[in-house]
Amino acid sequence: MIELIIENLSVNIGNKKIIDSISTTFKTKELVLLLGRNGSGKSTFLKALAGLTKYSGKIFTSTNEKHYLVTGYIFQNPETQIIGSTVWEDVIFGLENIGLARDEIKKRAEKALKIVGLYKFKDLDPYVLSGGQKQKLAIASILSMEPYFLLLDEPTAMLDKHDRKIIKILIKELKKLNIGVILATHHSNFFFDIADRIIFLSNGKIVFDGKTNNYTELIGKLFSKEGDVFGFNLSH
Ligand SMILES: Nc1ncnc2c1ncn2[C@@H]1O[C@H](COP(=O)(O)OP(=O)(O)OP(=O)(O)O)[C@@H](O)[C@H]1O
Repeated sequence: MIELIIENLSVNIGNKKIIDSISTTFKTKELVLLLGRNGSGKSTFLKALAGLTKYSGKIFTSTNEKHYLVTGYIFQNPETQIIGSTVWEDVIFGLENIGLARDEIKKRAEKALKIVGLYKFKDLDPYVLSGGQKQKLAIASILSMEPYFLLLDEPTAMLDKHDRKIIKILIKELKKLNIGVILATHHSNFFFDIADRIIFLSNGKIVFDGKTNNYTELIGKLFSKEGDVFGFNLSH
């Protein structure tokens, strides 16, 4: 098991403190739901973990590898992540960029596309894929880089119900691969049954970090503390 350890992480944008002294630890094989209302800092937190934004504090791993080398960030809109003119080219792009040998590239791309179930579509233009398949392709490209932690930023926000289910099944499978998943989502009810832990952010601070057997009660409590948590009134 590998740990991603965060100590007193803060992110300022301009004069504003977006992430305010967060400390927590993530583990491989664990699925953490990252919840909070719009603007609470979920994306910024994930981007700091991926090395995509400046921060103060410490982010380190139990293996002493750099955090940005062991995390892979998946954007909400998979189309922003498509680069190749075929599914195969899309996955090998990153692998070629890090200068891997041809055999290794082939092995990793095949493996990643098989995990997400897109290997049979490897010669297709990514733009003909459905929304859920495009999201799977984005996940395959990141998986091929062999991260220990997958950072999913609202991966189902742009998907319909059917595609959402497909992504949920895949996320469940990823846990078996010795990968930690940190999933920022507004679809919290939908993912709750496969989550191991919940982190709730409010104004850039962690206000809850733990497990619950009673999701409705927990969300109710967080709701009563801070008002309209998800943009709808949970008490109804
Ligand atoms: N590049 C930026 N410049 C200025 N402000 C920013 C920038 N990025 C984020 N913010 C601000 O930081 C706060 C947190 O944003 P962030 O996107 O991390 O929240 P979030 O919880 O992911 O929200 P959402 O659920 O809407 O995606 C917001 O107030 C946002 O306006």
